[in-house]
Amino acid sequence: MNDNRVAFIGAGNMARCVIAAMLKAGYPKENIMAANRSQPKLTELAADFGIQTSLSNATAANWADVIVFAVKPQMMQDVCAQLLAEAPECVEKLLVTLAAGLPVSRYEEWLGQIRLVRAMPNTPSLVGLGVTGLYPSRCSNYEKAFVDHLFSGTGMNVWLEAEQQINHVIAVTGSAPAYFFYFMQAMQQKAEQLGFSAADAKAMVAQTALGAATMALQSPQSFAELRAQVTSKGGTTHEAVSSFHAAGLEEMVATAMQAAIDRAEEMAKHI
Ligand SMILES: NC(=O)C1=CN([C@@H]2O[C@H](COP(=O)(O)OP(=O)(O)OC[C@H]3O[C@@H](n4cnc5c(N)ncnc54)[C@H](O)[C@@H]3O)[C@@H](O)[C@H]2O)C=CC1
Ligand SMILES: O=C(O)[C@@H]1CCC=N1
Repeated sequence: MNDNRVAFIGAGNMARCVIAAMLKAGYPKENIMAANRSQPKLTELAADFGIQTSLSNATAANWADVIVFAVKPQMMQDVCAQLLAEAPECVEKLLVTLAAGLPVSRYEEWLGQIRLVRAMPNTPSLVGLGVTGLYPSRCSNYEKAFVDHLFSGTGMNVWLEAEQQINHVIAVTGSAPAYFFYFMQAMQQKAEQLGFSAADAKAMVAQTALGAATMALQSPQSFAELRAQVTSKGGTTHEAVSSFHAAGLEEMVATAMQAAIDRAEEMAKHI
């Protein structure tokens, strides 16, 4: 499976995360190429990972067996039009898109009938601790197995039965690293107000988050049960958690996750 040549169109944050994950999982760097419309990110990827690069999307697409679209959703129509004109054989290849919001039907308007997998990884894929949602359209079993292999290094793959679930994956995992970073940022701010240095505060908060997530993954207990173990009767944790509860934390989280889903649905209508 490592023989397939994989080209990334767009060499930004997400391409870097997925390429790092592929390399960690043993994918040969000779079989990975990234294309970008400007040079600096290509230079960084070549220096960091030793992969091939090109300023031409068509060159990368023609070289590849599998093409991964990793540009912003707003750029996708232009990229598809350009590839159709300059690398028309791309429509015969297996295509993968990382873009939020754009349904398969939109790509088919632009490229005709294609074999496409919508993939929704998240940034912790960079360190092999990500989650990737995958939705296939018109793909063979071999192609699904290949895409599963491609993303295996990101951490955990979740195959979806219905395309709409991609938007749910965005809310639960795709956008979610930002929720945790926001929470940790707020904790760091308070820790600094209490007198800890910025470096100590960041490390203390991140280590606690890592410890909590590791315990949750290793334990069969629910989040509520794990929380109960920290919460002594009449103690400090009870006061802190009651304060979150009184401020409406659960409703706030549900509303925020729904806002991510609503935005993905809106993007589908307007791009
Ligand atoms: N950042 C994230 O956490 C996630 C992003 N995604 C999706 O991944 C895609 C890429 O997002 P990011 O990597 O965050 O964006 P980014 O802005 O970091 O990267 C996009 C890259 O595409 C390049 N580009 C723009 N137009 C181009 C063109 N016509 N030809 C070639 N290259 C072009 C840009 O120069 C940039 O380097 C988006 O569609 C996004 O919805 C999906 C999951 C998570
Ligand atoms: O914010 C976004 O639209 C992308 C999709 C999921 C994470 N980042």
